[in-house]
Parts: sequence; structure tokens; C-alpha cells
Amino acid sequence: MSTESSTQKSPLLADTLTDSDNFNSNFVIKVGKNVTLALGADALLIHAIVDADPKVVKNIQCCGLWTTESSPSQEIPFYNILAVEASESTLSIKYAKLLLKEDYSPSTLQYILNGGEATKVESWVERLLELAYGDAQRNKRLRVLINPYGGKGYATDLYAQYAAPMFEAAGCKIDLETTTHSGHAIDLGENIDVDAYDAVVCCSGDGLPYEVLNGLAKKPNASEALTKLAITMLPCGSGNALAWNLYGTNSVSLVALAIIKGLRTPLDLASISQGNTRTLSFLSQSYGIIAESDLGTDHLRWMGAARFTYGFLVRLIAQKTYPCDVAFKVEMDQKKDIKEHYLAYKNKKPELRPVGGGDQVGKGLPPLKYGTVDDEVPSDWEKVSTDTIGNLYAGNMAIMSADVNFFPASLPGDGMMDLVMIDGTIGRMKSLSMMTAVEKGQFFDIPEVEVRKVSGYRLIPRNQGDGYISVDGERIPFSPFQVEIHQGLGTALSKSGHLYEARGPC
Ligand SMILES: Nc1ncnc2c1ncn2[C@@H]1O[C@H](COP(=O)(O)OP(=O)(O)OP(=O)(O)O)[C@@H](O)[C@H]1O
Repeated sequence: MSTESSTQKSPLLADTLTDSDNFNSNFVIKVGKNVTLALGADALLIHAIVDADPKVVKNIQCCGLWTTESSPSQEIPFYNILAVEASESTLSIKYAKLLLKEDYSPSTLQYILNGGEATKVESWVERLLELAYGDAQRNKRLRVLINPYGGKGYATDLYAQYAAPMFEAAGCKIDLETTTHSGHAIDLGENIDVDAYDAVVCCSGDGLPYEVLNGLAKKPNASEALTKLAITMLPCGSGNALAWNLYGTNSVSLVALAIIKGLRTPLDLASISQGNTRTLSFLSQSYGIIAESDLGTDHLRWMGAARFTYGFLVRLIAQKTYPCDVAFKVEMDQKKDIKEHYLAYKNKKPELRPVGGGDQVGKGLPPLKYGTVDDEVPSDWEKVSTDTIGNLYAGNMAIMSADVNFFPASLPGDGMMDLVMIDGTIGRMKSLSMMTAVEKGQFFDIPEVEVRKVSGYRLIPRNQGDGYISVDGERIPFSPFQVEIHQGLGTALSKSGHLYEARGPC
């Protein structure tokens, strides 16, 4: 029996069938003369004797590709099933078929239905769809935004080749627009009809989702918009952190499949108050060596990804430090407690965001419970004044770019940011070894890595004329700012419904 390479089990229904169900006659139908289709534990089981009746299994052209079902028997993981339809005389099954390493493309199987099975077919089709989609919304309405200049400039082609055929096969409704200028997605977010779509799909890096979120935040009914519309991305930029965290891959077709099967997941968002502005952040804020290595090396773009490493090493060798005053509303500061919190959250059943949002209709952004950066620091915040910080990095997601799981304990909806502080005087060798520890998943436990879970913090740079502060990879002015988390204000489409696709801290 040939086996389609499995991407993932349908998450919430994988355990609803047992092996003994495999041959439960309720889940088996006969099609053509000699094909049986059974619903197994986590896959559609197809058993066919092709030679006996060459017309039973047909080759169908789908989205320009001819599928060839040369093998008489195969298994298709439920996760890969995109659509199933039965007419009076035919049954059609569309699924994501593995082409190359991580590239999938839709393919169709079509069978002739036997009159004798007619009564069974309708409920069999619905059962297969339930197993294929679990709690994921079917036929999502997607507002697709393409940044034609994202990453290396291939977003338009990547979408057309790897994502559009999958969305079409899965019966998603698509409304596509290409951005024409920087800031365009802010306007598109601000003016979107929140009842017309289920998700905004950015074919871009992390810059476009940041703009869309901040456009939605400008709406008078911002909370309603952010709970109704999920924000997600097809990885077409350089960093693509959102895709790594939600789907654990940089493959456009696999992400398209994960969006089709995506579970509506409450996502914490942070308000950044600076001067008299308030912006939303979904990913991270950084001050010190990380912000400088990223934003301060723009003139070295010709180096490609190496510019970050180069910028990092130059500053590391100089042992640069970044004086500042920091204050935090600490929720947890012991690594043991953070690990326990992570495990307890992981083991809980996900609470998915309902389609259509919930009870936020008409509501604007939540008020700032800790005030703005111009208010007094709340009396119960912990204060630290330091001249020697090398890196202050706050994460709302775990993975910052491929292989950089910097915040392993980060959770989408726990109402806390993970804040990491590392002293800049710990020594060059120690700093370098930390870089490799991130890749090996050993970073969290390094004693010199201070980790706190906070629900708010303030940072005031000191004794420097100018410098870099990064919010979601974008530069903001070099002046004091305050961050406050809003639990579950946003919505994402994730694979698990409550976790990032990152190795946890334990
Ligand atoms: N048509 C356009 N012309 C110029 N800039 C655009 C256009 N559309 C979007 N942008 C801008 O491109 C910026 C970067 O977008 P994006 O994150 O998609 O790509 P990227 O190349 O991966 O960037 P990054 O280096 O931030 O990862 C966004 O901030 C957005 O304002």
C-alpha cells in the first residue's frame, strides 16, 4: 500500500476513531466496481483493484496539473483532504498531494457512485469532512493582500503557484489586492468590511500584518474587528516570524494548507504607548544589540541574511551596552514557575475563538489599564536602572526567524509577554555561546538569561543621543515607551488552537 506523506493529523478529531473503527461498515463505501473507501484512524484508506476496471479511477486535470493515480491503494491523511463532493453519479475528493519535499499541490480523485450505496454516501461525505476539518471553519472567506516587494519580490508568483490553487480547491472565497505603497495595508485594514471576511492573509514578511493590525486598530469598532478577522500570512518576506510561529514552516503551500485547516486562536496583542501615539504589536520589541543588529544594518542589505550576524558580532566585540531605566509589571520571574505555567497551558483544551468574533460588537480598543508612558509608573511595578544592558527583548511569539526560538515559553493567549534581559558585560565567549544555545533549544536555562513574564513594562533609554528601538521589526523613535498586553485581543489561525509551533521550555 502506498502512503501519502503525512503533514499532520486533523488535530481535534484524530483520536475520535479507534483502529477497530477502521472497518466499521458505517465508514466504508464501495465505489466503481472494485474500490473501497474507508475512514481510518487518521487517514482516508483507498483500496482499489485498478486492472479490473480501468474506468474506476480516473485521472483528472486540476488547476493545470494532471494527477496520476498509478497505485491501486493509498492513504490520504485527513489533514490533507480539502473538499469532498458527491453528485448523483460521482464522488470527487480533492486533497493536497505531495509533489516535492515540502511542496503540495491540489489533486482530485473522482469515482463513479454505485446506486446501492446512495443512502450512505451523504453521511459518509459529511463524516469525512468532519474528520478533515475538525473544529476548523470550512470555506473561509479570505482577504488576500500581496506585497509585491516583500522579501526577494516573488510574492505575486508564490501566491499564484502555491497558495491560490489550494484555496480554490478547498472552496475558499478569495478577494485579492496588491499593495501599491508603504502604509497601504494600514488603509486597507482601517476600511475593511469586518463582516465580509473571516481572515486577512498577507503574502509578505511581518511588515504587512503589522500594518493590517494597526489599520484595524484605527476602526471605531477595533475590538470587534480584531476578534472577527483572523490575521495571518503566507511566508513571502525575509523573516516570516508569523508563519514560523503559527505553522512551523516556510513552505507557502504548506502554510496555505494550514490556513485552510487553521483553528481560530485568540492572540494577545500589545499596545505601545510613546509620546501621544498608541500602536499595536503582535511579535516583539527590542532594545540593544538585537534592535541595532537588525535596524542599524540597513545599509548592509547587500549582504542578505548575513548582515544581522555581522552587525551582531561587531557590537559584541565592542561589548556595547545600552543604559536605560526599566519598570515591569511582573507576573512570573522564576524559570521553574514559567515552565509549570507553560505545561499547564499546553495540557488544557484549546478555547477557540468563535466564528464572527463573540461579544465585542461595536467596541473600540480596550482602555489602557496601566496608563501611558507619560503617567506615573504604577506603584506595584518592579524598577531596574542599569548602565550595562546588552539586550532587552520582549516576545509575544516564540520564534523570531527561522531556527531562532528565542522565547520558548511564549504562548499566544496567556496575557503575558516574555521579557528577556542579558547583561552586556558577560563576556564575548559567553555571548557567542548564547547564539548557538538558541538554535539548540538550551537558551532558556542559561543562568545569565533573565526571563520574566510581564503584563506591562516601560523602557526609558538613558545617556545616548540616538539609537534603535524595534517594534515587530519596524523602527520607532528613540524615546521612552510603555507596553501593555491585551489578552486575546487579536485572532490568529493556528494549527493547534492554543500553542506556537515551537519547542517549549521543557
Ligand atoms: N507596493 C509597495 N511598495 C513599497 N513598499 C511596500 C509596498 N507594499 C508594502 N510595502 C512595505 O514593505 C514593507 C516590508 O514589507 P514585508 O514585511 O512584507 O516584506 P519584507 O521584505 O519581508 O520585509 P522585512 O525585511 O521587514 O521582513 C512594509 O512595511 C510595507 O509598508
